[in-house]
Amino acid sequence: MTVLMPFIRLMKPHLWWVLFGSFLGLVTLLSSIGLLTLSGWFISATALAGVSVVSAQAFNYMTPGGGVRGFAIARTAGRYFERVTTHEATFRLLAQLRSWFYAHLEPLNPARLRHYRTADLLNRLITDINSLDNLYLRVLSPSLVALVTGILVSLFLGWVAPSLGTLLFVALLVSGLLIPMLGHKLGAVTGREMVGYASSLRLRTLSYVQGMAELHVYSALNQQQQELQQSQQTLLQAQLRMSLVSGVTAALMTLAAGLTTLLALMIGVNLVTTEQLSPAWLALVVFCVLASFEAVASLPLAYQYLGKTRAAAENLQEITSQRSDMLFPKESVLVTSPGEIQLDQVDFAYDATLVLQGVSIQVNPGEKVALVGHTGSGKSSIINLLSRFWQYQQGRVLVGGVAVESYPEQQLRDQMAVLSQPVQLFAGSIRSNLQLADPEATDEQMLELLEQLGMTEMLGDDGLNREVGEGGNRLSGGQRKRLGIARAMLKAAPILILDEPTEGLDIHTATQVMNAVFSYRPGQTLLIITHHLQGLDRYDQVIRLNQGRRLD
Ligand SMILES: Nc1ncnc2c1ncn2[C@@H]1O[C@H](COP(=O)(O)OP(=O)(O)OP(=O)(O)O)[C@@H](O)[C@H]1O
Repeated sequence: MTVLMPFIRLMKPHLWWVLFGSFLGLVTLLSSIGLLTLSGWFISATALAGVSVVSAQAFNYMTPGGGVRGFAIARTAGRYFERVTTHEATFRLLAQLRSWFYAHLEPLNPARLRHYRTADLLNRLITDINSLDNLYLRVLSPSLVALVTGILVSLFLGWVAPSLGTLLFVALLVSGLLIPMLGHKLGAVTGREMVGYASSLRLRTLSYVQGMAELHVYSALNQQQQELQQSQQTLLQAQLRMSLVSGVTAALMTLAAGLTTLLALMIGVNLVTTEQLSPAWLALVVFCVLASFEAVASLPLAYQYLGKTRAAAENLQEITSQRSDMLFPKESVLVTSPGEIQLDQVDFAYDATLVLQGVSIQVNPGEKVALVGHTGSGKSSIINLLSRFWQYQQGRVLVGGVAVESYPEQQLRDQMAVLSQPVQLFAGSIRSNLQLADPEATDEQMLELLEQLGMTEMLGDDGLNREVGEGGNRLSGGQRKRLGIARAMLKAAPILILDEPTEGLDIHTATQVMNAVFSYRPGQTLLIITHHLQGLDRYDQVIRLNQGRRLD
């Protein structure tokens, strides 16, 4: 249960919704039991009253008839409002859980999350969180309702006859505890496995759909389909095992209800024979006992899936228990030299091998600097350090004259606009993608910038409303790149860092783009990572990296 405790604590802000839902559940269940119990009594009492004309005339049909109708209405209305309330409570809880999980996830990016696949994180964010509705909707609330109902109905039967009350209480306690425990025990391993199987099926399906074009090209569709089918088969077999367990527990519950009813009937008959109970009350007792089992009937299934819920909770906790290595101070700093970049004898390794060794760089405010070097020489890693996505091991990294570790996150982000590799575009319009950098940017500003980058033609009839598709898949590679550059340029930051802005562009377009980059904000510091060695003379400084070391 300890693994579920943090999730139970998260219920606090919605406790009233949860309690109100449970209260309505209690009203519904009591109405349902009341309906059967009163009907049982009413039918037998009416039959007995009809034995003689006098008793038939004296019998009051109206009050119990009204009671039956009242219980029926309360049960129907109660069920409706209980469903509305508990679902509302669950959706509120799930929404809160999702924000809570995302708030923990986001600061871990990218250093701590590099071992996780995106689809896996998505699976945790959606499916594992959804699995927790079992905890609120099917375990906690029904257990509470079953407990209160069991006590109230046993007290009522105890008032009719103490032996019947004791029988019902013991029977409900035993079946409400033992059968769900059995369900939990039998379903724990399979339920836990199901989380893994379902997740692997989803991951496979996702990569299958994403890579369908490649799979076609390499004629590897068949093999992938077989793997998918295998994954699906494994999940189906686990579901079948779970269904068998639910069948067994449901049968046991029916058996327990039947046996208890039989015992109650035997005790009742004895009480009637010894004239301690009126014959009309015998049917009441039987129906009351039978109906009371509705309180515990749903528990075995809920507890059977508790293993699954726990596995989902563990998946979430694996992420939320991690702390980001990047702690950003809250106090803002005085930026003494906006636009300045300094690396002083920096050593950096992602894992064991050093990627940067004793690298020193000095970029003065407003300078235009090219960073060149072979593939894998550590150029993009420098951006990672300036953005504080990763922590270096030795030396100092300063932006605007202040160590990057001293900045609150937002203030550091305000110092620079970055185009990283690959460009990440979001499904939506060109406008919405650009406005990520500057929500206040006007259409005129955006259109003027796109014109400078030679992108006016691609706007077509829709203009800035043109949809870019998922990840920008409705644009060409060069258009995606230029839209990324435009987004970085739109942000009014003292420093603009572009990682290979002209990669994949033809010479004419590349020249046009670089002219725009150089002229758009004249006072801005430019740090351009490039493999193109032509045109380096326009830069104030060219920094060369080779295998993590600075040349010259
Ligand atoms: N997230 C990461 N985890 C582990 N190693 C990484 C990671 N990112 C880069 N590396 C490694 O660090 C080294 C430097 O990579 P980096 O991306 O900085 O090179 P680069 O000069 O920008 O290369 P390119 O010109 O190809 O973009 C490479 O050996 C690379 O494999």
